[in-house]
Amino acid sequence: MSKHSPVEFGLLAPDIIVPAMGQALRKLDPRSLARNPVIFSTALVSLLSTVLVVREGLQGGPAFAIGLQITVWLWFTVLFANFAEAVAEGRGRARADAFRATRSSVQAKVIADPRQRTGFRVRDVDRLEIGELILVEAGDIVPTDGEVVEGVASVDESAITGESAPVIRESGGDRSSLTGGTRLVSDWLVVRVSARPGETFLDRMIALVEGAKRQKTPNEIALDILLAGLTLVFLLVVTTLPFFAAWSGTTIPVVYLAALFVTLIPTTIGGLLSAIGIAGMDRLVKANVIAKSGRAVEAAGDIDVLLLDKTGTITFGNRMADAFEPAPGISARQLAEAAFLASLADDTPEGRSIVDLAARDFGFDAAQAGAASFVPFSAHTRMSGVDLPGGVTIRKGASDAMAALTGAPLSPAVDQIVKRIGSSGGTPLVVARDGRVFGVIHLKDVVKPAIRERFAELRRMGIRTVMITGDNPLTAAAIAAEAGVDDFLAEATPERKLELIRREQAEGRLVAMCGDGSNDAPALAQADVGVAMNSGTPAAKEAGNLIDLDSDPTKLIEIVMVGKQLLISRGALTTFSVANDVAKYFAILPALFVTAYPGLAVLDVMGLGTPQSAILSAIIFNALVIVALIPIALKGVRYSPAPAATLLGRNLMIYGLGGLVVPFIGIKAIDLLVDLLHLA
Ligand SMILES: Nc1ncnc2c1ncn2[C@@H]1O[C@H](COP(=O)(O)OP(=O)(O)OP(=O)(O)O)[C@@H](O)[C@H]1O
Ligand SMILES: [K+]
Ligand SMILES: [Mg+2]
Repeated sequence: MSKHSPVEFGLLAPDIIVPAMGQALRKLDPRSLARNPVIFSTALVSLLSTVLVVREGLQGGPAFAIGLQITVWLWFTVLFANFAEAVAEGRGRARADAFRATRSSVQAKVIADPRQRTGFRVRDVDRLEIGELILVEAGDIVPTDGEVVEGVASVDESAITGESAPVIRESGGDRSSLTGGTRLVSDWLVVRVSARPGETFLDRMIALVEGAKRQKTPNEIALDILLAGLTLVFLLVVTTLPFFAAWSGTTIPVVYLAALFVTLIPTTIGGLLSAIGIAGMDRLVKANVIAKSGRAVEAAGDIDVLLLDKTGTITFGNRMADAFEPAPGISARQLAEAAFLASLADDTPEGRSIVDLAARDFGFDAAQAGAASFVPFSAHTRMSGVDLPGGVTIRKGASDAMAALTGAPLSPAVDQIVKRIGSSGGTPLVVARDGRVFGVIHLKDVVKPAIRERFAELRRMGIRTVMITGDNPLTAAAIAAEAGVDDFLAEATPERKLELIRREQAEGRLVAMCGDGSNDAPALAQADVGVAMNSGTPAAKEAGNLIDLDSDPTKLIEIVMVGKQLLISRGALTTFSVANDVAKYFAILPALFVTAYPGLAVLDVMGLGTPQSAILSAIIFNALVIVALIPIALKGVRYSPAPAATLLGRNLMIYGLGGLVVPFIGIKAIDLLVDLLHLA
């Protein structure tokens, strides 16, 4: 089995950088700038200063040269911010192109009746409608998303997941979803179309990685408001300066004030904010996880509890009938026959495996079965069965559900079988014919390897893991112990799962949920972070806000890491940016006023050349720092599992203190250079 990430890009590859430069110019469009209050203000100020400089030039004024330089650097500030966003988006765009290349199928084989598979008509994919049946055969690219209604086939999903080993797709159960763009390796499937043209999983994935539908998260909006507030404060500070100057008998040119304003407002974080968010989503895509919203990524960084479904999530999920264990006075053959009849129309993998086992061990033949009315399995009743023409009823299901049905507790002998199977981690299905318990079917499943260590890692991150299952408490306890989860909930119906999530949330915890079945869908939707397995049903994938293409429940560790890194990176760069602005205030103001108030010389620790060179150096530093921090914004601040307080302390030291010191050094260095080159 080989595994590769669909597309890899270097952090600053030319394929990304060059188009991003063009994008940076295109993003000068006011509609695009308006999304970012700080950079929008910077652009307005740049425009004002451009007008003033042109006027100064026409009048042949002496301040033209310095004004022009300042104006150019003001525009650079805007362009660098646009560039940061464009670089972040560029990586997604390249990935989207790779996905687009896999969408090669343009026609579908439409059929009217699943039994007449040869009578298909070929139709353009973009004219398919939801609910129509299509035939997909070995070698075909799956034309659109759908649910398998008939057949079993192996499917190559590498175009989407990067995983080259084929997976099984079959009707019924939790492995019935088929994704457009994948390829059938063997056999055939009849598929019910589940997506409108242009709204398939692949289409949505392209839109997501491209950032076309990116919306600001509540955290980003809150930070935007804070930054806009700071911008307003500095606007007041700067507009009152001329009065102080006039009072002391000097004047400050408007272009200087414009430059001062831009150096003081939080342009660094303002310019990098959206790049940080996009880069976070991009890191998830690299981990083979598709995030439907940035909000889910952020919430993942703060998760307290992780709920996991058992079958298919912690275990492989191909629960197979392994043995028939009859009740006293019943022969194995009688039990097998009842189980066989009750499962003939049971389309779940469990049902099919029961039919296979009975046919193999006792030679029952499906063709001999007469007309009957079937009761399909449901997660609510946790049973299924059949009503035969002569009035005979057969049911099979979870032991507690069956005891409730027969209206009496299970006999000690049957109860013992149920307990033995449960304690071994197997699933016991009790079979009853006309209210009499015939015995138990032993379903076996296997816990996924290496899952224990992964849960231990989650525990180190402070996350509690809880397994929830429709299975009985004994089976649940056995599997929980084997997998190493912290806690479990057994005999859970979809309602009880939902209730558990609501209770955790009511106690103030952020809940993540991993699941794959249709019965998990309500819980996936209710959870703060709902991770649907790509192998799961369309309903589960629709309900989750994250989809793991590898269908690996322990992927949540990576998801949490990416979320935490996103939050920490944003916090660190915000701290740096604001500390910078405060430092710049003290770095520049003395230089500006030192001629008017010689007393300020004490504060003028930097000894900058002239007011002109001070302001020019400051605006150059201010623009360059955005570019310098692009790699950190894209790669994220390093995260290692540690208590939040330790991380906060460390980052305050590095980014807070660093943010205070760096401008003094940077502006002084640029000032020396400006002086050397006689720029101001
Ligand atoms: N085809 C079936 N017919 C009758 N009963 C079934 C069938 N499949 C499962 N059951 C019973 O119903 C219970 C619930 O099954 P379901 O698949 O809904 O579980 P779940 O809630 O998804 O949790 P898990 O996936 O961990 O089992 C099972 O534990 C089993 O006892
Ligand atoms: K600034
Ligand atoms: Mg399940």
